[in-house]
Amino acid sequence: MSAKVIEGKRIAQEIREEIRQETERLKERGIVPGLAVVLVGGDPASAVYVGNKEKTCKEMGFHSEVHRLPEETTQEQLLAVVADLNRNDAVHGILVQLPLPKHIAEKAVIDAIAVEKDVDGFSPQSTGNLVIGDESLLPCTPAGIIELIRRAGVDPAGKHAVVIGRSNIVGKPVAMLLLRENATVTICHSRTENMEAIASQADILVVAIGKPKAIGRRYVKPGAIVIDVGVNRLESGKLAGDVDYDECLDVAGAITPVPGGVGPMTIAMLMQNTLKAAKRKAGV
Ligand SMILES: NC(=O)C1=CN([C@@H]2O[C@H](COP(=O)(O)OP(=O)(O)OC[C@H]3O[C@@H](n4cnc5c(N)ncnc54)[C@H](OP(=O)(O)O)[C@@H]3O)[C@@H](O)[C@H]2O)C=CC1
Ligand SMILES: Nc1nc(=O)c2c([nH]1)NC[C@@H]1CN(c3ccc(C(=O)N[C@@H](CCC(=O)O)C(=O)O)cc3)C=[N+]21
Ligand SMILES: [Mg+2]
Repeated sequence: MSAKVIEGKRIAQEIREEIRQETERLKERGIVPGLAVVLVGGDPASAVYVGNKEKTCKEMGFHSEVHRLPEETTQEQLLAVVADLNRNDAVHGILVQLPLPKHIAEKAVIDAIAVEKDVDGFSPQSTGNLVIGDESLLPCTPAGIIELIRRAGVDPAGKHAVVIGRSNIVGKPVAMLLLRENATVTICHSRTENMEAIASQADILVVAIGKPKAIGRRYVKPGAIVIDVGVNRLESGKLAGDVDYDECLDVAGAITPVPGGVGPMTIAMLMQNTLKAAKRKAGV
């Protein structure tokens, strides 16, 4: 038996088309969603990601601005850019591409983004809203993961979900969203003992550790849904997930590929958050 492949790329395309159509209608009423992306320095991977976001904004019909700042930008200068964007009425969403150069404190910069424009959902206030269950812009990758699980026909309620990884941008928020969906949630990390025994109990296994193909078939319960968040560039130039896809394909019930799984959903959710922020500001 072979797992059902969860086609994130195709699902993201469907979501983008819905957003594009809604944007067309909003524009007739004078509402143009706007996203500002800030990139500091010349990291090649970040430059590619930012280029993708810009391209997708154009495709949606959004107003899009990219602020490319030099590596030696000071924290003060970056905070001034964010303050300007907070005041800019054409901008409904602000994303500061991570990682930032080492001389800049990421936390200070993320804290400075107005909560209503925090389309990444990374700020302390957005994170607090997520934990409490208040209306907020959800972090894109975790929101995309929930959408993929739903569209794979799996209801997390009552299921055992195991999340491997506890970063602030993926592991922790996806665990919170799964809890909100009434799953029973276990979070594993680099200090977890006996991880194989825990992971192999999961009905839903979410892996976000940044280690290429680290999770093999022994971690997967037969029939489980496996969500691979990892995006790792191999020396060959190819991309690999954190899950050994080929090895897990005939154990899992459903699995996301890399590329073409979670990654495209992250961008679709970013567009959705920008649209949401624009609608909220216009009161529609
Ligand atoms: N597709 C997408 O849209 C996105 C993909 N990513 C990708 O997801 C992956 C994870 O990203 P991110 O969350 O930022 O990563 P971080 O490096 O911030 O966090 C990694 C987490 O994994 C844990 N970990 C590392 N190694 C192991 C291990 N061998 N066993 C168990 N736990 C382990 C760490 O534990 P500890 O806390 O103990 O150190 C940590 O909590 C990366 O490949 C990244 O590129 C990230 C964001 C978006
Ligand atoms: N402020 C901020 N917000 C982020 O959301 C953010 C960030 N910084 N820094 C980096 C990580 C990483 N991330 C990805 C998004 C899409 C793909 C994606 O679309 N991947 C494609 C492949 C792309 C390729 O070919 O390289 C796929 O998996 O199919 C990957 C990774 C967002 N991040
Ligand atoms: Mg990180």
